[in-house]
Amino acid sequence: MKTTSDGHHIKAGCAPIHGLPSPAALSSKIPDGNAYDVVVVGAGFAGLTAARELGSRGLRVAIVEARDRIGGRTFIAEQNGQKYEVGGTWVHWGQAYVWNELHRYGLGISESISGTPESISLLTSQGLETDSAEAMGKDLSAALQLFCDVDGARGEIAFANPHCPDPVADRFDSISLAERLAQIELSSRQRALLEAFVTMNAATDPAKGGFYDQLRWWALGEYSTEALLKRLGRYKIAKGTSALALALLKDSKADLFVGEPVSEITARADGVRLQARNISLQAKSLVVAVPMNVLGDIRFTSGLPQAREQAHRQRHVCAGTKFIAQVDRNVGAWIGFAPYPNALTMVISDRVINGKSLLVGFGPDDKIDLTDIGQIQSELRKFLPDINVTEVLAHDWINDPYAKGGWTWFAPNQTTRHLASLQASAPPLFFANTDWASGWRGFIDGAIEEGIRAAREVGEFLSPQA
Ligand SMILES: Cc1cc2nc3c(=O)[nH]c(=O)nc-3n(C[C@H](O)[C@H](O)[C@H](O)COP(=O)(O)OP(=O)(O)OC[C@H]3O[C@@H](n4cnc5c(N)ncnc54)[C@H](O)[C@@H]3O)c2cc1C
Repeated sequence: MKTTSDGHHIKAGCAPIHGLPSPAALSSKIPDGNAYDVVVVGAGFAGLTAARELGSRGLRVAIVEARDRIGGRTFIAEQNGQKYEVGGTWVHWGQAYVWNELHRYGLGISESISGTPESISLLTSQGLETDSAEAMGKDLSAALQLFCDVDGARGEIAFANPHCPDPVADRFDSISLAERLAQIELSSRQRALLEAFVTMNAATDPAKGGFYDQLRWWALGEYSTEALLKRLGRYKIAKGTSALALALLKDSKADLFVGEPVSEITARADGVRLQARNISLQAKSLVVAVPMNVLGDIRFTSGLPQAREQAHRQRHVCAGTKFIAQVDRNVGAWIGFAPYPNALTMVISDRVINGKSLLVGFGPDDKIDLTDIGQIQSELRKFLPDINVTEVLAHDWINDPYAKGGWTWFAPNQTTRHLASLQASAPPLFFANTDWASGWRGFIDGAIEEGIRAAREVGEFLSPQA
């Protein structure tokens, strides 16, 4: 199995080893020509889905990917017979686009044990409090419901359809999570749990994260904390996210160029030209499937509509770090929460290997040096004082030049000012990424939704009469 350039693995007492063995690490598939109907830039789920959709219509497709692997902000690392999800992980049947793909390719699911927790610990400046998951869950649920009840109907009127929000929802786009927190009365435990939860979701200072996205997640989760939590962190793709990425790639029959960051795109009357590190390609149209936070790194030499140019200068604010830590004992079906500015806002026990828990830690604003196993252990010991960390696997998504962020979370006013421009096409250029999906924006599901939308638009552009 090839090794990625992304990610690293550290054993206690040893230096980090950079690169992780992964089935998603691939070589370029050498093409037999370079006349394409469509070139897709980026081999994350949005790009792979667009390529599959276009390839299945008989179009000649090439995918140009900056990294030496596919899957974008998701990939599986394989070590000692175990699979580790380094980026995006959890899926749910309430996420219709990804569920459809799992069914199509016969991919089953497995469960994280923290999806049905027995206990939850809450770390605050007052100390560490551990209670039953039921009692803590009730407090979080009451707090989140109040937080999202902007219309006296649990948000169900204001946000009746999260895939196509009524303009009435726009008025909630101007405030931050912190401003909304200040508007509601809560017990100190409810407040701390809610602050931890929304910081976990936005993965940044609640003063920087927009309230609108939390309302959107709430509506996508059927206006219920329990239903939302099941969608966020219980079910994983049993063979890993890379199995789905590889199935999409195979089905696309596309030529794949890896290790080819695209620097320049030129759109002309007779088609599109793209310049990457070592190659230059031409096509009738092109799908840009890179994240919002790196759109500004590609030069569009023929210019773009003004609103889109402004949108390319925007960055979403999610700065989430994630690591996977093997510890020396079984901590049970457990979750830890801590409000901002703690370096970790959530820790979960994912599974048990040889009687020892595998923990997944999440933190905001790049506060943890993911190559420092000592720092990771001392942050985890704030929740679990007697554990020792034996191994860590992680990737630094925030400083990754092809992501520059985690999942998606918009700042106040970004949705109303820039979402429509990010979604708009500029034929022969089309744009697809989870960062501007209509539904599960910021999730694997949103990426697939976007790939399908962009492919439909390209199809209409290339065969307007069909
Ligand atoms: C730590 C973490 C945890 C997450 N957890 C979950 C989860 O549990 N569930 C869930 O549903 N989602 C989760 N997500 C989000 C999910 O991973 C993403 O929403 C989704 O994978 C994005 O897919 P995409 O195709 O839209 O974008 P990306 O996956 O970012 O793909 C874009 C591709 O474009 C490439 N690219 C960038 N610039 C260039 C360039 N100049 N030239 C060529 N190629 C370029 C990139 O290398 C990348 O391969 C998580 C994300 C992170 C980072």
